[in-house]
Amino acid sequence: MKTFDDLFAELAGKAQTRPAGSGTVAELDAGVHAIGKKVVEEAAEVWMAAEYESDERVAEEISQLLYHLQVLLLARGLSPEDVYRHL
Ligand SMILES: N=c1c2ncn([C@@H]3O[C@H](COP(=O)(O)OP(=O)(O)OP(=O)(O)O)[C@@H](O)[C@H]3O)c2ncn1[C@@H]1O[C@H](COP(=O)(O)O)[C@@H](O)[C@H]1O
Repeated sequence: MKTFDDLFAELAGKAQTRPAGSGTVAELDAGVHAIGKKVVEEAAEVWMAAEYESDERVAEEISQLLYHLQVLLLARGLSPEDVYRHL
């Protein structure tokens, strides 16, 4: 099972090697403004799922929010450690 740190390592690798067809590369190229909009969109989907959908759907939406937050970290040159220091 993939963890938060596993996913971040995978995305950091994609940001460096820029493989064709990577949604992460496309999102990074779109920039912080576009990534921020995805974060807000996914956060709203988490909220709606939590109010009206199954536990499985809530977990799925949270995974998507975490993904977009990781892309935002990469776009800003940050790492999970920069976040963990604040937890
Ligand atoms: N975990 C994710 C992940 N979660 C969410 N997403 C993206 O976020 C979107 C969110 O889904 P929605 O249902 O909200 O999508 P939507 O509104 O229909 O999507 P869009 O039209 O906005 O793309 C998905 O379409 C994906 O583009 C993800 N994209 C990639 N990953 C993982 O990231 C890794 C690298 O992916 P690539 O860079 O694409 O190779 C792989 O392990 C992937 O599994």
